[in-house]
Amino acid sequence: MRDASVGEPTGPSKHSYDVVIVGSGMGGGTLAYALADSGVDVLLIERGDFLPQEKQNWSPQEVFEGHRYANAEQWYDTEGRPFSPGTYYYVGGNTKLYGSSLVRFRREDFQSTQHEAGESPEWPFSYDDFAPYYARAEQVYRVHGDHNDDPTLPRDEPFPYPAIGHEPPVQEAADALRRLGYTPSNIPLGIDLREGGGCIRCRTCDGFPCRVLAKSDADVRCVRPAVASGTVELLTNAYVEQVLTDDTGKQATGVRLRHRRTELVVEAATVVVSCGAVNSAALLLRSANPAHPDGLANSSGVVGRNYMVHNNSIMVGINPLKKNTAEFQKTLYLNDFYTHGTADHPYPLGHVQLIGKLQGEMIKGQRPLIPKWALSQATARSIDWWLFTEDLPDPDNRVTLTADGNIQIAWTPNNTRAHEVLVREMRKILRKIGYPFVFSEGTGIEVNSHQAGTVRAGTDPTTSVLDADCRAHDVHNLYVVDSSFFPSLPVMNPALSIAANAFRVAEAITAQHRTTAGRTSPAEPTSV
Ligand SMILES: Cc1cc2nc3c(=O)[nH]c(=O)nc-3n(C[C@H](O)[C@H](O)[C@H](O)COP(=O)(O)OP(=O)(O)OC[C@H]3O[C@@H](n4cnc5c(N)ncnc54)[C@H](O)[C@@H]3O)c2cc1C
Repeated sequence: MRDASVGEPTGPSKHSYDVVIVGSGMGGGTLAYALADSGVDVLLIERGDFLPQEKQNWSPQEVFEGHRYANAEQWYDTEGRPFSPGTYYYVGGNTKLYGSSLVRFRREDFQSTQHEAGESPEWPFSYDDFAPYYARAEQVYRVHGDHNDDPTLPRDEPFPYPAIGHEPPVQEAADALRRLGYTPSNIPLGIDLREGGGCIRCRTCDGFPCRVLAKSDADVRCVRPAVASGTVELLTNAYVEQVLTDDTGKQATGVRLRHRRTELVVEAATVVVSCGAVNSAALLLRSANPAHPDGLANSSGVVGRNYMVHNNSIMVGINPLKKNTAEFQKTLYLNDFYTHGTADHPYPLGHVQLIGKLQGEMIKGQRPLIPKWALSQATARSIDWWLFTEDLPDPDNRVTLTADGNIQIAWTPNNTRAHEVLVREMRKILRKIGYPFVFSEGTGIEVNSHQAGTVRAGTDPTTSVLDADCRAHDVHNLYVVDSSFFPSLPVMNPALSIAANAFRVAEAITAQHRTTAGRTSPAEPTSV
């Protein structure tokens, strides 16, 4: 495996590849894996390095208080205020720290849905078109789940592995919720709890890197096997500055990248951008050229627009008289408010799921005035939830570049009343199931783990950037396979849908490649 972290900088081994993929996260890493046996040679380019496997992986102080793995540059809001985004630059992208909740979107998510604040638009393909790729992604990411317990789940066949089950405190909450008439279900999870699997069901999974590599992240499950196959080459510490095109602008010719201190151009028959929704939009905007004066593939003016992140709140219920002994808490979700609301708000409210067990050190940054011992006492008695509500695509919520090339985010949350109702309802529920003290807090601009929508797919080239195969309307050999293609952001975790889509797009790329075989032969990289 090419790991550029040690020794002299080494560039790519060739000048030209069939496919160059920019970004090795859920989209790019999965695509590299999907292409590994397809007969094309692939260069996977990643700006970050491998995340080190070390004892600090599991230290709440190091990860949350010390921000040990935060390596993104600062972004700016529209007032010019800098903030540190919750995004990570490593082989595997954000999945190195994700919670591995690997859920399918629901059938109706692919159709248009009415919310109080407006319409959530339909996707350019249906759930049934997508279902086989979900199944493939669930196999590759080793998803554990129970196909019988959630009536909203659009599947009849069992998951690849059985649900991992609840620990006693979570089971008690599930039983109490059921007595109230709700439908608590097992979160489909990508952790290696197979017989003989490496997962030890620890407290340091959601939001932490996995020290024993037993979390199904894109690095472990896709990038490493793809590289081991011999047909995918990985170049780390390589920041792609621009996607290049020919003079007509209709054909991408490769990428310009900075690998440590060296600038290189790598040619490709097909270029795939998969940098995460914000960075992919930024890369296309930075790739403006005379044929694409407003940014690559941006004749619609839509690149960077319709940025979505979900309306999120963390909610903590505390019972001072009862310790929560759960180690692996993130096993339960509630979809009772997924498609419908309440008498006073008859629209979808959203999704509720447990998160990894909070520990005092993890929230010290948000509560600097409260002593750590008090936070530890509180979290030892808390049950901890994430509540999310769909936000709608709004062209004014967008990614742009500042005059000096930095990333700027314009973001005004929408559909917020639905979220307020969800928070209200869940607060009542937690009190009823035995948690008299309930605290909740909405998240700000820096929490963008579910970022999506900035390079949207659709059938109309005047309102979308990509076609239904995630190929740019304007550039016939340019694809985008991260969460930026989402026309809407259905209100569940996005990663499985990104992976499934990568398997789907791999077929389109392979088919296109077969019809355009006969490109330039490999040579040495060109320094510029
Ligand atoms: C703490 C946390 C918990 C989460 N939990 C869950 C969960 O439980 N379930 C779920 O479904 N989702 C979860 N997510 C979200 C999930 O991780 C993302 O939706 C997913 O990783 C997005 O995939 P992507 O391919 O769009 O982008 P990423 O995975 O972010 O990958 C983008 C990659 O591109 C690289 N890159 C960017 N710009 C360049 C450039 N110019 N040149 C070269 N490389 C570049 C980046 O370094 C990165 O590796 C979580 C996220 C976080 C941060």
